Amino acid sequence: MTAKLIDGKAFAAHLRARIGTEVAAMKAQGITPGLAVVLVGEDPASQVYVRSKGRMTREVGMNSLEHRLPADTPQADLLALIDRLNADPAVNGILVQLPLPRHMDEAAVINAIDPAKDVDGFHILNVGRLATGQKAMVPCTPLGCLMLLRAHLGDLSGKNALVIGRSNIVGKPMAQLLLRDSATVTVAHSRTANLPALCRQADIVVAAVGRARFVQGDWIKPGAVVIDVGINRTDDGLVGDVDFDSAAPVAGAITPVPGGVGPMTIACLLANTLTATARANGLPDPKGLTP
Ligand SMILES: Nc1nc(=O)c2c([nH]1)NC[C@@H]1CN(c3ccc(C(=O)N[C@@H](CCC(=O)O)C(=O)O)cc3)C=[N+]21
Repeated sequence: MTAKLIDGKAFAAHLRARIGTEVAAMKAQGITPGLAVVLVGEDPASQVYVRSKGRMTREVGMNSLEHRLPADTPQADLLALIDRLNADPAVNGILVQLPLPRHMDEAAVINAIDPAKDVDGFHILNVGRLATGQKAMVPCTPLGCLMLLRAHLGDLSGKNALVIGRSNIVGKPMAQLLLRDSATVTVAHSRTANLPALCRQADIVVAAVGRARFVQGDWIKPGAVVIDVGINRTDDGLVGDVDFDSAAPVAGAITPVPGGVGPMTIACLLANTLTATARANGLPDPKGLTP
Protein backbone atom coordinates (compact mmCIF):
# COMPACT_ATOMS: atom_id res chain seq x y z
CA MET A 1 0.00 0.00 0.00
CA THR A 2 1.15 3.51 -0.59
CA ALA A 3 -0.45 6.40 1.18
CA LYS A 4 -2.62 8.96 -0.50
CA LEU A 5 -1.02 12.38 -0.15
CA ILE A 6 -3.23 14.89 1.66
CA ASP A 7 -2.58 18.06 -0.31
CA GLY A 8 -2.95 20.77 2.32
CA LYS A 9 -1.64 23.39 -0.06
CA ALA A 10 -4.41 22.72 -2.60
CA PHE A 11 -7.08 22.36 0.10
CA ALA A 12 -5.99 25.69 1.61
CA ALA A 13 -6.09 27.38 -1.80
CA HIS A 14 -9.71 26.22 -2.28
CA LEU A 15 -10.58 27.39 1.21
CA ARG A 16 -9.08 30.84 0.57
CA ALA A 17 -11.00 31.09 -2.71
CA ARG A 18 -14.26 30.39 -0.84
CA ILE A 19 -13.33 32.92 1.82
CA GLY A 20 -12.64 35.45 -0.96
CA THR A 21 -16.17 34.94 -2.30
CA GLU A 22 -17.63 35.52 1.18
CA VAL A 23 -15.48 38.63 1.66
CA ALA A 24 -16.77 40.04 -1.64
CA ALA A 25 -20.36 39.49 -0.48
CA MET A 26 -19.61 41.28 2.80
CA LYS A 27 -17.95 44.17 1.00
CA ALA A 28 -21.12 44.56 -1.08
CA GLN A 29 -22.86 45.21 2.26
CA GLY A 30 -20.24 47.80 3.21
CA ILE A 31 -18.24 45.55 5.55
CA THR A 32 -14.52 44.89 4.96
CA PRO A 33 -12.92 42.41 7.35
CA GLY A 34 -9.69 43.67 8.90
CA LEU A 35 -6.90 41.58 10.43
CA ALA A 36 -4.23 43.18 12.61
CA VAL A 37 -0.97 41.25 13.02
CA VAL A 38 1.45 42.36 15.71
CA LEU A 39 5.09 41.30 15.52
CA VAL A 40 7.46 42.11 18.38
CA GLY A 41 11.13 41.72 17.54
CA GLU A 42 12.99 40.61 14.42
CA ASP A 43 12.89 36.80 14.50
CA PRO A 44 13.50 35.89 10.82
CA ALA A 45 11.06 32.92 10.77
CA SER A 46 8.34 35.10 12.31
CA GLN A 47 8.95 37.80 9.72
CA VAL A 48 8.48 35.25 6.93
CA TYR A 49 5.16 34.04 8.43
CA VAL A 50 3.89 37.57 9.01
CA ARG A 51 4.72 38.57 5.45
CA SER A 52 2.89 35.59 3.94
CA LYS A 53 -0.10 36.11 6.29
CA GLY A 54 -0.30 39.74 5.12
CA ARG A 55 -0.15 38.77 1.45
CA MET A 56 -2.88 36.12 1.76
CA THR A 57 -5.07 38.45 3.83
CA ARG A 58 -4.98 41.01 1.01
CA GLU A 59 -5.49 38.30 -1.63
CA VAL A 60 -8.87 37.34 -0.15
CA GLY A 61 -9.87 41.02 -0.12
CA MET A 62 -9.44 41.75 3.59
CA ASN A 63 -7.57 44.68 5.07
CA SER A 64 -4.22 43.70 6.56
CA LEU A 65 -2.79 45.94 9.28
CA GLU A 66 0.74 45.15 10.40
CA HIS A 67 2.31 46.51 13.56
CA ARG A 68 6.02 45.92 14.09
CA LEU A 69 7.50 46.73 17.47
CA PRO A 70 11.16 46.55 18.56
CA ALA A 71 12.22 43.52 20.65
CA ASP A 72 12.76 45.71 23.74
CA THR A 73 9.26 47.25 23.69
CA PRO A 74 7.89 47.48 27.25
CA GLN A 75 4.96 45.12 27.80
CA ALA A 76 2.79 48.12 28.78
CA ASP A 77 3.26 49.57 25.28
CA LEU A 78 2.15 46.31 23.68
CA LEU A 79 -0.89 46.18 25.97
CA ALA A 80 -1.73 49.79 25.01
CA LEU A 81 -1.58 48.86 21.32
CA ILE A 82 -3.86 45.85 21.95
CA ASP A 83 -6.33 48.18 23.72
CA ARG A 84 -6.41 50.46 20.70
CA LEU A 85 -6.95 47.51 18.33
CA ASN A 86 -9.69 46.15 20.63
CA ALA A 87 -11.47 49.53 20.38
CA ASP A 88 -10.99 49.95 16.61
CA PRO A 89 -14.14 48.92 14.70
CA ALA A 90 -12.08 48.43 11.50
CA VAL A 91 -10.17 45.62 13.23
CA ASN A 92 -12.07 42.32 13.37
CA GLY A 93 -9.15 40.02 14.16
CA ILE A 94 -5.98 40.48 16.21
CA LEU A 95 -3.00 38.13 16.07
CA VAL A 96 0.04 38.68 18.25
CA GLN A 97 2.82 36.58 16.75
CA LEU A 98 4.34 34.08 19.19
CA PRO A 99 6.81 33.52 20.71
CA LEU A 100 7.10 36.91 22.42
CA PRO A 101 10.41 38.25 23.78
CA ARG A 102 11.30 36.72 27.14
CA HIS A 103 10.55 39.83 29.21
CA MET A 104 6.87 39.55 28.31
CA ASP A 105 4.14 37.55 30.02
CA GLU A 106 2.56 35.67 27.13
CA ALA A 107 -0.66 34.80 28.99
CA ALA A 108 -1.18 38.41 30.10
CA VAL A 109 -0.75 39.64 26.52
CA ILE A 110 -3.06 37.03 24.97
CA ASN A 111 -5.75 37.58 27.59
CA ALA A 112 -5.68 41.34 26.88
CA ILE A 113 -7.10 40.67 23.40
CA ASP A 114 -10.87 41.06 23.04
CA PRO A 115 -12.02 37.38 22.91
CA ALA A 116 -14.31 38.26 19.97
CA LYS A 117 -11.22 39.38 17.98
CA ASP A 118 -8.97 36.55 19.19
CA VAL A 119 -8.55 34.84 15.80
CA ASP A 120 -5.82 32.56 17.24
CA GLY A 121 -8.32 31.16 19.76
CA PHE A 122 -5.71 31.40 22.54
CA HIS A 123 -7.66 33.65 24.96
CA ILE A 124 -8.64 31.81 28.14
CA LEU A 125 -12.33 32.45 27.42
CA ASN A 126 -12.10 30.81 24.00
CA VAL A 127 -10.14 27.88 25.47
CA GLY A 128 -12.92 27.38 28.02
CA ARG A 129 -15.66 27.75 25.45
CA LEU A 130 -14.07 25.13 23.19
CA ALA A 131 -13.61 22.75 26.13
CA THR A 132 -17.27 23.10 27.14
CA GLY A 133 -18.73 22.91 23.63
CA GLN A 134 -19.74 26.57 23.36
CA LYS A 135 -19.31 28.80 20.33
CA ALA A 136 -15.62 29.80 20.39
CA MET A 137 -12.80 31.09 18.23
CA VAL A 138 -10.89 27.85 17.51
CA PRO A 139 -7.07 27.70 17.16
CA CYS A 140 -6.09 27.75 13.48
CA THR A 141 -3.73 24.76 13.27
CA PRO A 142 -6.07 22.24 14.96
CA LEU A 143 -9.01 23.62 12.96
CA GLY A 144 -7.05 23.06 9.75
CA CYS A 145 -6.15 19.51 10.83
CA LEU A 146 -9.81 18.79 11.60
CA MET A 147 -10.87 19.99 8.15
CA LEU A 148 -8.30 17.71 6.49
CA LEU A 149 -9.35 14.74 8.63
CA ARG A 150 -13.05 15.21 7.89
CA ALA A 151 -12.34 15.63 4.18
CA HIS A 152 -10.45 12.32 4.08
CA LEU A 153 -12.44 10.22 6.55
CA GLY A 154 -15.89 11.77 6.67
CA ASP A 155 -17.29 10.85 10.08
CA LEU A 156 -14.63 10.63 12.80
CA SER A 157 -17.02 9.01 15.26
CA GLY A 158 -15.55 5.96 17.04
CA LYS A 159 -12.11 6.34 15.47
CA ASN A 160 -9.07 5.89 17.70
CA ALA A 161 -7.19 9.19 17.54
CA LEU A 162 -3.73 9.70 18.99
CA VAL A 163 -2.51 13.27 19.46
CA ILE A 164 1.23 13.36 20.11
CA GLY A 165 2.02 16.61 21.93
CA ARG A 166 0.17 18.49 24.68
CA SER A 167 0.77 22.16 23.84
CA ASN A 168 -1.91 24.78 24.38
CA ILE A 169 -1.55 25.82 20.74
CA VAL A 170 -1.99 22.43 19.04
CA GLY A 171 -2.21 19.28 21.17
CA LYS A 172 -4.86 20.26 23.71
CA PRO A 173 -7.26 22.07 21.34
CA MET A 174 -6.79 19.25 18.77
CA ALA A 175 -7.87 16.74 21.40
CA GLN A 176 -10.95 18.86 22.19
CA LEU A 177 -11.96 19.05 18.52
CA LEU A 178 -11.53 15.30 17.99
CA LEU A 179 -13.55 14.62 21.12
CA ARG A 180 -16.30 16.90 19.85
CA ASP A 181 -16.41 14.76 16.70
CA SER A 182 -16.80 11.65 18.90
CA ALA A 183 -13.37 10.16 18.28
CA THR A 184 -11.75 8.20 21.10
CA VAL A 185 -8.85 10.47 21.97
CA THR A 186 -5.48 9.73 23.55
CA VAL A 187 -2.97 12.50 24.20
CA ALA A 188 0.64 11.31 24.30
CA HIS A 189 3.69 13.32 25.35
CA SER A 190 7.35 13.02 26.31
CA ARG A 191 6.56 10.87 29.38
CA THR A 192 4.19 8.48 27.60
CA ALA A 193 5.16 4.83 28.08
CA ASN A 194 5.49 2.63 25.01
CA LEU A 195 4.45 5.23 22.47
CA PRO A 196 5.12 2.99 19.43
CA ALA A 197 2.64 0.35 20.68
CA LEU A 198 0.05 3.02 21.50
CA CYS A 199 0.49 4.57 18.07
CA ARG A 200 -0.07 1.20 16.34
CA GLN A 201 -3.66 1.25 17.65
CA ALA A 202 -4.49 4.65 16.19
CA ASP A 203 -6.69 5.18 13.14
CA ILE A 204 -5.72 8.86 13.27
CA VAL A 205 -2.30 10.19 14.30
CA VAL A 206 -1.71 13.91 14.79
CA ALA A 207 1.99 14.55 15.39
CA ALA A 208 2.76 17.86 17.12
CA VAL A 209 5.88 17.29 19.20
CA GLY A 210 8.43 19.54 17.49
CA ARG A 211 11.00 16.78 16.97
CA ALA A 212 12.20 16.14 13.42
CA ARG A 213 11.12 12.74 11.95
CA PHE A 214 10.16 11.48 15.42
CA VAL A 215 7.23 9.21 14.45
CA GLN A 216 8.48 6.09 12.65
CA GLY A 217 6.78 4.10 9.91
CA ASP A 218 6.65 0.93 12.04
CA TRP A 219 4.56 2.83 14.62
CA ILE A 220 1.79 3.39 12.07
CA LYS A 221 -1.22 1.09 11.81
CA PRO A 222 -1.67 0.12 8.15
CA GLY A 223 -4.23 2.47 6.59
CA ALA A 224 -4.11 5.09 9.37
CA VAL A 225 -4.48 8.78 8.53
CA VAL A 226 -1.36 10.70 9.57
CA ILE A 227 -1.42 14.48 10.09
CA ASP A 228 2.04 16.01 10.53
CA VAL A 229 2.01 19.38 12.30
CA GLY A 230 5.81 19.58 12.66
CA ILE A 231 7.84 22.39 11.08
CA ASN A 232 11.49 21.53 11.79
CA ARG A 233 14.33 23.28 10.03
CA THR A 234 17.16 20.79 9.47
CA ASP A 235 20.28 20.60 7.33
CA ASP A 236 18.22 18.90 4.64
CA GLY A 237 15.48 21.51 4.72
CA LEU A 238 12.04 21.69 6.31
CA VAL A 239 10.84 18.35 7.74
CA GLY A 240 7.90 17.27 9.85
CA ASP A 241 7.54 15.33 13.10
CA VAL A 242 6.85 12.18 11.08
CA ASP A 243 9.50 10.19 9.24
CA PHE A 244 7.65 10.59 5.95
CA ASP A 245 9.65 8.06 3.92
CA SER A 246 8.97 5.17 6.31
CA ALA A 247 5.40 6.23 7.22
CA ALA A 248 4.04 6.92 3.73
CA PRO A 249 4.13 3.28 2.53
CA VAL A 250 2.12 2.16 5.60
CA ALA A 251 -0.38 5.01 6.11
CA GLY A 252 -3.70 5.25 4.29
CA ALA A 253 -3.19 8.98 3.89
CA ILE A 254 -0.54 11.42 5.07
CA THR A 255 0.20 15.15 4.98
CA PRO A 256 3.56 16.28 3.57
CA VAL A 257 5.81 18.96 5.10
CA PRO A 258 5.89 21.52 3.60
CA GLY A 259 2.54 21.72 1.80
CA GLY A 260 0.38 20.04 4.45
CA VAL A 261 -0.81 21.59 7.68
CA GLY A 262 1.16 24.89 7.36
CA PRO A 263 -0.92 26.40 4.54
CA MET A 264 -4.11 25.25 6.33
CA THR A 265 -3.08 27.24 9.41
CA ILE A 266 -3.00 30.49 7.44
CA ALA A 267 -6.25 29.69 5.58
CA CYS A 268 -7.95 29.01 8.94
CA LEU A 269 -6.65 32.32 10.28
CA LEU A 270 -8.53 34.00 7.42
CA ALA A 271 -11.56 31.77 8.11
CA ASN A 272 -11.53 32.87 11.75
CA THR A 273 -11.22 36.52 10.73
CA LEU A 274 -14.26 36.12 8.48
CA THR A 275 -16.21 34.40 11.27
CA ALA A 276 -15.25 37.14 13.74
CA THR A 277 -16.37 39.80 11.26
CA ALA A 278 -19.71 38.07 10.68
CA ARG A 279 -20.34 37.78 14.42
CA ALA A 280 -19.36 41.42 15.03
CA ASN A 281 -21.96 42.48 12.47
CA GLY A 282 -24.77 40.20 13.64
CA LEU A 283 -24.50 37.98 10.54
CA PRO A 284 -24.73 34.16 10.69
CA ASP A 285 -21.45 32.22 10.82
CA PRO A 286 -20.14 31.51 7.30
CA LYS A 287 -20.79 27.85 6.43
CA GLY A 288 -18.09 25.20 6.82
CA LEU A 289 -15.48 27.45 8.44
CA THR A 290 -16.27 26.64 12.06
CA PRO A 291 -16.27 23.21 13.74
N1 LIG B 1 0.05 33.95 17.31
C1 LIG B 1 0.55 33.05 16.48
N2 LIG B 1 -0.28 32.36 15.65
C2 LIG B 1 0.22 31.43 14.78
O1 LIG B 1 -0.55 30.80 14.03
C3 LIG B 1 1.64 31.22 14.75
C4 LIG B 1 2.43 31.96 15.62
N3 LIG B 1 1.87 32.85 16.47
N4 LIG B 1 3.77 31.79 15.63
C5 LIG B 1 4.44 30.90 14.71
C6 LIG B 1 3.54 29.76 14.30
C7 LIG B 1 3.97 29.03 13.07
N5 LIG B 1 2.90 29.20 12.10
C8 LIG B 1 2.95 28.73 10.79
C9 LIG B 1 2.04 29.10 9.83
C10 LIG B 1 2.15 28.69 8.52
C11 LIG B 1 3.19 27.88 8.14
C12 LIG B 1 3.32 27.49 6.71
O2 LIG B 1 2.59 27.93 5.86
N6 LIG B 1 4.30 26.63 6.36
C13 LIG B 1 4.58 26.22 5.01
C14 LIG B 1 6.04 26.36 4.67
C15 LIG B 1 6.70 27.57 5.22
C16 LIG B 1 8.21 27.58 4.99
O3 LIG B 1 8.67 27.14 3.94
O4 LIG B 1 8.90 28.04 5.92
C17 LIG B 1 4.23 24.75 4.84
O5 LIG B 1 4.20 24.03 5.85
O6 LIG B 1 4.01 24.34 3.71
C18 LIG B 1 4.10 27.47 9.08
C19 LIG B 1 3.97 27.89 10.39
C20 LIG B 1 1.94 29.98 12.64
N7 LIG B 1 2.23 30.30 13.90
